[in-house]
Amino acid sequence: MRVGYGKKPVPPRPSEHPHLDESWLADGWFSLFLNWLRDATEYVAPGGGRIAEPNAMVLGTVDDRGLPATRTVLCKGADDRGLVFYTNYESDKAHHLDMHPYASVTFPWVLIERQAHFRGQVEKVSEEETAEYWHTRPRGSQLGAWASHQSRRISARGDLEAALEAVTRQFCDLDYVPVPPFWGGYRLKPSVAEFWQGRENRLHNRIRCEKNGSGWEVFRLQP
Ligand SMILES: Cc1cc2nc3c(=O)[nH]c(=O)nc-3n(C[C@H](O)[C@H](O)[C@H](O)COP(=O)(O)O)c2cc1C
Ligand code: PXP
Repeated sequence: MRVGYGKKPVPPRPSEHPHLDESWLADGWFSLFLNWLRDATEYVAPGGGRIAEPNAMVLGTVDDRGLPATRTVLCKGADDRGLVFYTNYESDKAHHLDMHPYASVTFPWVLIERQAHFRGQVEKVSEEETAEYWHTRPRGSQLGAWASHQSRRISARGDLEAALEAVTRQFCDLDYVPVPPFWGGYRLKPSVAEFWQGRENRLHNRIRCEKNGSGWEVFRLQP
């Protein structure tokens, strides 16, 4: 199958916004990231379309053979320390991070012709931070996390549903489902951040910043 040129978005084109400039990253990645995440969250296309899951980011890790793996996770926390996501600490990605605690994440905001990309060291968040987030999750998602041994094989869908029924019974007398010991957050602490903005003729804007001691080195890359 040939993957060709899609339909162009109708006006107003986000690519008519001012050129991405090095000065926007003078203080590091965080404030521009927040602005772009907000733009992605609030954007409504002329036909009414929105960006589904604007906080979705593609997480890249490497396995013990050095083979890369990517999958989507939701960014559930962001501050100048880094970007937080939650997952199963016994999943494939967690095993990758145990062996090699570095990762990349990419936010592909295609509808607004922007992309933000980060690379850096990853560490687990504190149990308190995990618990605080866990208790905001719907009970169904909490039970689902208990029921799923993420990334392990299962022979039939029915086994998964039976596991959900079992944990539903197990916790039916509790007002609050406890945090599973095998579940929690990770924080990716960017040492490299790159912002991409689509432009005519594929002459896109790319500005990268790299941690340099306590500051950031900022530079433009060819598209
Ligand atoms: C939009 C979207 C959001 C997702 N968010 C998460 C998430 O926040 N945490 C998570 O563990 N899995 C999430 N998943 C599922 C992962 O992509 C992945 O299938 C799962 O974490 C297992 O990955 P692993 O086997 O590489 O560890 C999401 C999937 C999609 C499509
Ligand atoms: C397995 C899994 N864990 C965690 C999440 C994070 O989102 P939430 O905490 O809102 O369920 C997702 C989102 O799709 C998910 O699929």
